[in-house]
Formats: sequence, structure tokens, C-alpha cells
Amino acid sequence: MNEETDATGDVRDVVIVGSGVAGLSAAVYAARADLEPLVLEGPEPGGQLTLTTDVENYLGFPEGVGGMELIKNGTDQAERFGAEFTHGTVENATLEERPSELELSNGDVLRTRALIVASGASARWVGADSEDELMGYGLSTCATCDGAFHRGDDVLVVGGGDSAMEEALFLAKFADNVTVVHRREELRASEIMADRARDHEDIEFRWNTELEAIHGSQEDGVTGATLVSHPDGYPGEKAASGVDIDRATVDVGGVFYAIGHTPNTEFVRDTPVELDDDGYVRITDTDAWATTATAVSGVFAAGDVMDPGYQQAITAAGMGSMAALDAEEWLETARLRRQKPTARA
Ligand SMILES: Cc1cc2nc3c(=O)[nH]c(=O)nc-3n(C[C@H](O)[C@H](O)[C@H](O)COP(=O)(O)OP(=O)(O)OC[C@H]3O[C@@H](n4cnc5c(N)ncnc54)[C@H](O)[C@@H]3O)c2cc1C
Repeated sequence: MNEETDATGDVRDVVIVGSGVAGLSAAVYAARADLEPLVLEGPEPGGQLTLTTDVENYLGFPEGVGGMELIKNGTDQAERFGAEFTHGTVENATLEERPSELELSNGDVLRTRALIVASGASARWVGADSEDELMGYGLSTCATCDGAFHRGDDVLVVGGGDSAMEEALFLAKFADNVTVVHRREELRASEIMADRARDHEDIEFRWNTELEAIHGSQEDGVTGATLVSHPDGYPGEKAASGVDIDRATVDVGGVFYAIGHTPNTEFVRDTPVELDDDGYVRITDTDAWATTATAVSGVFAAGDVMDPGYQQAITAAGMGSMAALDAEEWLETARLRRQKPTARA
């Protein structure tokens, strides 16, 4: 804890919101810079990577590594250099003045000079039966991450936008057959992406169809899925009773959700931090040295919360380190400013 305090308590140099790979990487860098960061773990300690059993594309693990193990190692590494972790979810932030104030869901208020927002983006889930049990066991929200585990399988992709088409095209490199399940009769994807997917010989479409249930177990992975089709078109939210439906069970070895992500940015919505139309934090380029800088001086963002494009563990970790370096430099500059003697008239 820093020595400097004010009337309402301790002021941290750096608070990091989120303990996924971005937050952990920021914590390692900030701790090694002696900034004694406090990491708020939020509703999902360890973040999304804890949902997967196999990570094969993170550098330094030739045999792959479990998501939990990667997160545990990162936490130990950050703690070794003095990072502190605490359960805590930010509900509101006041960022107009320094230090920033964070109000947690348990009522505590934290004050910090620099803030790193690494709160991730949660993939939307369909709500199909057994998805809780099978997520990470053949059910995935990331084809780039898990597609290679499905060589020779038949797989489903749920969604109808650009990301669903991207996932389907990526999966078609490994899977024997990819079926895109879309609840409407037309895709939302751009024409070029839709054409590419439609023209691919290993990709087919099930229109007006919803995923009702996924079958399998954590031992055997996904083995099948129940699909519900509406011959007369999608009737709205879930089939109302009395509406004609066809129910079928298909054998598949994998299911991929591609219905978008929701960035975890509710707590900065009423602050001057700029968000894009989908709610992702916008990085501003006002300081040449700070590529993780938000619209608020001293507030930085890293990982999936500011990156709708890549959303990979290694890119999130890279941005976490950048945010810590940016915060360190910002604090140094702020300190120098404070020390500068005031000019006398
Ligand atoms: C099933 C699955 C498999 C994946 N496999 C791979 C893979 O093999 N390789 C790969 O590179 N990527 C993979 N990914 C993607 C990867 O997990 C993400 O890109 C990465 O986790 C993003 O890290 P992050 O730290 O930005 O966010 P997250 O991991 O989402 O972490 C966000 C953190 O913020 C916290 N938080 C949220 N809101 C608040 C709040 N209000 N207050 C405090 N804390 C808050 C959460 O509790 C969490 O700790 C996979 C994702 C999934 C879902």
C-alpha cells in the first residue's frame, strides 16, 4: 500500500480492473515497476481462459497448457512481485478528477491515480440445454482457439453475422462438415462474407433454426445437438406453444457460438471514457507514447474490452503489459509535474 493518503483513505498508484490474462500481464509489469498494483478479480476470477481446458496457441507451451493452469501461473507470477488480488466488482467509476474513485458492489470505495480497465468482453451464450456443462468440452465461443481440435468432425456454428461466417470458414479447414445454424432466413453478414461461406463446399446452412440442446459429457465431449426448425419462419423469441416446429437431433463433435460479445464496460458508461457503438472502450491517440490511453488521462484499457478484432489470450496479455508501461510513464510524468516549483511572480 502506498504511503500517501488523503482525507478519505489510501490512494493506490494503480488499480487493475479484471484478472484475466490482460489484467494479469498488467499486474506483472506494474508490480515489477514497484507500483504495488491492486487487481480486482470481478465476477469471473481468471477471466474467460478458465473456461478452456486446452490452450495450444499461447507462446512458450509446446505441449499446450490448461486455461486454469495458465491463469494460476500468471497470478503467482504477479503476486511474487507484489501485486495484490481481491474479490471485487466495480459498479461505478468517477473518473473526472484525480484520483479516480471506484465504487465496488460491496459498497467499498477505492481511490487510484492510474486505472487499467481489463474487464474483458463476455461471449454471448445461446441458452441451450447443457451449455454450462459442456462449455470448454467441445462447446466453444472461439473457433480460432479451438477449431484445430475438430479435425474430421462435423460441427455446428450458431449465428448469422460476419463473425459466424468467419468462424465457419475457419472451421471448414479442419472439420469435415460445418453447418451454420441461423434462426432467420437471411444472414446478417456482409455480402462478401456470406458469399464466401455459401460458396464453400463443406459449409451448409440450416435456416429458421435454433439450437435447443447440446449432448455429450465432459469425458466424451460434444456428441450431438438438438435443433428446432420453424418451417414457417422464425416466430420470435423461442417457439411459442402451438407454432409448427421440426425437432431433430444431429451427430456433431463440436458446437461453436458466434452470436457476438458484450464488453464489460457498464461501470464506465457514465464517465468521459469513450465507448464505440458496441460498448468497447475506444483508445485515443492523444499521447504519442500511450497506445492504451483512453479519453481520460490516467485511465488505460487492455485486452478484449478494447479489442473486438483479435480477442486472443496472447494479444490481451501483450496489451496488458502495454497498459502497465503506459500507466507507469503517466504516473512518472504526473509526479514530475507535481514536483516542479511553482513560478513566482
Ligand atoms: C471457451 C474459450 C476458449 C478460449 N480459448 C482460447 C485459446 O485457446 N487461445 C487464445 O488465445 N484465446 C482463447 N480464448 C479467448 C481468451 O480467453 C480471451 O481473449 C482472453 O481471456 C481475454 O482476456 P482479458 O483479460 O482481456 O479478458 P477476460 O479473460 O474476459 O477477463 C476479464 C476479467 O475482468 C473481470 N471483470 C469484468 N467486469 C468487471 C467489473 N465490473 N469489475 C471488476 N472486474 C471485472 C472478470 O471477472 C475477469 O476477471 C478462449 C475463450 C473462450 C471463452
